[in-house]
Amino acid sequence: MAVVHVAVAVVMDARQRILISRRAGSAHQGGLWEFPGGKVEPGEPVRDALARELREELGIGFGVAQPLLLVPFDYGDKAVLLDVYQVTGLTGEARGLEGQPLAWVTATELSQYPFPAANVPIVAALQAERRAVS
Ligand SMILES: Nc1nc2c([nH]c(=O)n2[C@H]2C[C@H](O)[C@@H](COP(=O)(O)OP(=O)(O)OP(=O)(O)O)O2)c(=O)[nH]1
Ligand SMILES: [Mg+2]
Repeated sequence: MAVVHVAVAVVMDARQRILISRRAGSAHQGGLWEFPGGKVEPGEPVRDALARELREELGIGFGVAQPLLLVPFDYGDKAVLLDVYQVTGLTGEARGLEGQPLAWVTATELSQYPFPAANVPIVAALQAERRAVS
């Protein structure tokens, strides 16, 4: 099965809050929360994909995108490679331009939201990072 390369953004504001959104019920892994992002197009640099997805889904831009981790995951019906970046230096006000609910949460609060199985190591990394700085 072809692996789908996905650019995923951990969008963080100046107060260290993280932006999450809820996937449409009809989508793959629908109804669960996610970090904004989407499929990388053939030949597209990952940072360009991040910029495109954040503009399309949220209407925001960013100054810095720092690689955080890579998560390969096989759902059985679909295999993905999540290419996760931490995104800061935000410009604009995030809105759910595709009708998706948004929430700004702390790393600790991420545990209260249901995420797809592939997101487990991402949440763990953010909570470990949080403990390290606090
Ligand atoms: N964006 C995002 N996708 C995730 C996360 N976790 C996870 O398993 N995925 C999976 C679900 C999907 O199979 C795939 C991303 O696809 P997507 O639906 O966001 O792609 P896209 O924005 O390009 O949307 P579309 O063209 O399919 O409408 O990665 C996550 O935290 N964020
Ligand atoms: Mg998407």
